[in-house]
Amino acid sequence: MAPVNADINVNGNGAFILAKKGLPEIVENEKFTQGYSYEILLDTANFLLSKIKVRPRIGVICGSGMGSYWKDGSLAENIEDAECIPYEDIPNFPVSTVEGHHGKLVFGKIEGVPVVAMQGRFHYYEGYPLWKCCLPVRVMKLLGVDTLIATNAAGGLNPNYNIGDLMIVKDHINMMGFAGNNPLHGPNDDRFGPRFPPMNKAYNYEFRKIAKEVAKELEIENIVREGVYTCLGGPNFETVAELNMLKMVGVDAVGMSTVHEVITARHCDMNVFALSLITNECIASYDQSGEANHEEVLDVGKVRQDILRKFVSRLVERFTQLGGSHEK
Ligand SMILES: O=P(O)(O)O[C@@H]1C[C@H](O)[C@@H](CO)O1
Ligand code: HPA
Repeated sequence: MAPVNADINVNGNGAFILAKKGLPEIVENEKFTQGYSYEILLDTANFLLSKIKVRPRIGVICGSGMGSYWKDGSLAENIEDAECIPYEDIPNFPVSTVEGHHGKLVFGKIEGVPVVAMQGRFHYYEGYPLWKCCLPVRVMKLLGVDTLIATNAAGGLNPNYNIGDLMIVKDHINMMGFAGNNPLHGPNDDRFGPRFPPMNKAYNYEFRKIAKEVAKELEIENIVREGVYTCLGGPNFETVAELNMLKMVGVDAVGMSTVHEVITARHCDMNVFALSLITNECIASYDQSGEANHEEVLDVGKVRQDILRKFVSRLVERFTQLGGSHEK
């Protein structure tokens, strides 16, 4: 029987073949392969350093649909002297394949602070092993970035959450790690970080405190929450039973990213702040109608782009003022 929804061609022998269209070229098939060496990533960092004027201190990862706030009429206007480098031009970089992820590094300044933003991240479900999803975090570190702000779109599992809320991530549950899939799997290079990095202070306490103060200053405290995030591999959204299990173990928001990026960033001693935009309600009951979908996720990102821009810009400024003396 022919597969559904595939472009089918018939070859000379009359056999069916599936047409390849627009798939990323996946070099590694073994998901647990150790990533590129320190030296290879140095080449990537040196390439970038040869192209850009700023030396970024803060790295921002834009979640699904949230990268649009780096486009016209949005945060890009706040980035002075923006220099954009498409992923396909960067040696050893993967490419973005998901709608709402533009596939560019944007270098520049926000509130006078040198930054680099990933306008598009890499997800496990795209076919990239976790270490490759996180490769840009290590490159950021080599560029001199000491603080990571990771944003994501997530489903709200906590019944008190509303669509459009912003959740400061207090902690995560590494569900994929429970299954033995971890971005640090494989030989450890001590130049990045230790073999056994602690994770009990993954999300910087001072940053979370500042974010709550900033929420008050911007008068958005009524939509700002704090909670626990988990990442599942995707690309399917969750079943009702899965969501109920996650609820029981204390998860507030569910997504498909961020956890492995944060582990990689903490491994190389970066300070981390993460923010989830609640783009949909997780449907955790068989009686409830509706279905999660990516279009809704992207739409909520657009609706919240102004608030995200103001919030993230203020955080960049305030995190930098904090200096390096605080506890990580
Ligand atoms: O890149 P993030 O984690 O923000 O994207 C979420 C998870 C999936 O990629 C997508 C589902 O709509 O949004
Ligand atoms: O409900 C969700 N589940 C997983 N990932 C998501 N990303 C946005 N919304 C969701």
